[in-house]
Amino acid sequence: MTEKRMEEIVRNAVRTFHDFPSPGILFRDITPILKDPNAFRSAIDLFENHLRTHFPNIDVIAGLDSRGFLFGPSLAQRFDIGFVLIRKKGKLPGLTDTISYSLEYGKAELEIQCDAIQPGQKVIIIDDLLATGGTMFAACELLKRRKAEILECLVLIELKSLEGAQKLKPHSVHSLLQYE
Ligand SMILES: O=P(O)(O)OC[C@H]1O[C@H](OP(=O)(O)OP(=O)(O)O)[C@H](O)[C@@H]1O
Ligand SMILES: Nc1ncnc2[nH]cnc12
Repeated sequence: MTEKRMEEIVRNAVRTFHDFPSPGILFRDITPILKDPNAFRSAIDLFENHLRTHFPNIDVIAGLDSRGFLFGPSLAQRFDIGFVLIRKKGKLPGLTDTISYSLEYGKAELEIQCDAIQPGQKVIIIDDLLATGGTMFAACELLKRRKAEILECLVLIELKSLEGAQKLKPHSVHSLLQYE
């Protein structure tokens, strides 16, 4: 199947809801992708093709709580590498490092286990969606504190008008689908 067709399948499986979770937010719902094996496989195939083309050596995929967890482990399997969790505060046992950040619709804190990453490991960060970039920026900071080498921030959807990719520079962002 062509990449263009796979993109179309993934795009057709994203639903839009007005005013969720608060007035003025146009919520992009990725749950239909997970309900449709063909759409899910297309999304993982597109991520895999992109990474194989651009990054010959990836050590770890780090996923963001919670929707990054839906895509990251399947992708990590394709490369036979590990997946690590960057979670909302208070969910991870053991020694952790914490950072606070602001969202398109609120504030939150993210955590990583201190032994999740070895210094110098090459990491791809994955999430379902990039909006303001606040969550991804916080995750980059946590990973840099662990001395990871961040290869790229990977998302299924990028909301272009919120300019999250600008905020993340010099780290690069790759998205499968872009919306204004
Ligand atoms: O670019 P930003 O403005 O930071 O927004 C993007 C983040 O917001 C959503 O997660 P949310 O915090 O709603 O949590 P969830 O995945 O647990 O639903 C989304 O899954 C991203 O993680
Ligand atoms: N507009 C949006 N749709 C879905 N998830 C989001 N996370 C932050 N903004 C979002």
